[in-house]
Amino acid sequence: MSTALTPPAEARPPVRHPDAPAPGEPLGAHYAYCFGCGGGQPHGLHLEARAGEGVSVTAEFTVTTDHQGAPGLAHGGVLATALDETLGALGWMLRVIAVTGRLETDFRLPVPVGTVLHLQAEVTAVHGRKIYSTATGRIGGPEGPVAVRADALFVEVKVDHFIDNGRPEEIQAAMADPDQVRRARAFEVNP
Ligand SMILES: CCCCCCCCCC(=O)SCCNC(=O)CCNC(=O)[C@H](O)C(C)(C)COP(=O)(O)OP(=O)(O)OC[C@H]1O[C@@H](n2cnc3c(N)ncnc32)[C@H](O)[C@@H]1OP(=O)(O)O
Repeated sequence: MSTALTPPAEARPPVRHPDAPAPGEPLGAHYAYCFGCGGGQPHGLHLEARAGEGVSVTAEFTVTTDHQGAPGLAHGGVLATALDETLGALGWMLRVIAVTGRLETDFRLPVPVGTVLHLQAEVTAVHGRKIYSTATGRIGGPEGPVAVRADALFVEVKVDHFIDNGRPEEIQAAMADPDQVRRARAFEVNP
């Protein structure tokens, strides 16, 4: 693991937000057109995440023919996306909006088309705006062998990060959508 992914000595253990979804509760898509979790992306991952215990989440992703790199095998970048999306969902448990700063991925087993990838992610430490986390993707069942894993550093941002940087067409459409505004506000009310 790179030094950037090693929490400093003064980092704190993560604290589950009191209003975090209950363990087992589906988290839903944070954005309908998200390539990782949105229902509006025909070739997307359609990853479905649920709240876990503590500051953790679980998720499943079914590899389809849309996700191939080599014949009949998942593309490594798609698998990294599945890990990234699962790690991103940890924001629901902390009730902060955070974006990926660094994602370090190990590919241990090839993942065939048709596989259900069972993902699990947890926050390991927090230091200021920096959120340290780790994720695994298992095949053959939730207790199966680890095919992919990642360590990550997410950085907390405000909603303005998206408003200031996103293409205006999509930002305006998102802000006109009451469901999207509700999801964003859920994160902004943070003690
Ligand atoms: C509603 C829920 C939304 C959830 C979305 C989840 C979707 C899935 C996750 C994603 O894929 S997000 C999309 C991919 N990521 C990005 O587009 C992020 C692009 N990068 C940035 O916008 C900025 O670089 C970033 C916001 C991450 C940081 O810029 P800032 O100017 O806000 O912070 P700064 O550079 O001062 O860094 C803050 C701290 O983080 C550290 N840091 C930032 N980037 C780092 C990096 N890459 N590696 C190591 N450390 C990093 C930095 O050293 C510093 O540490 P210290 O506080 O100790 O000084």
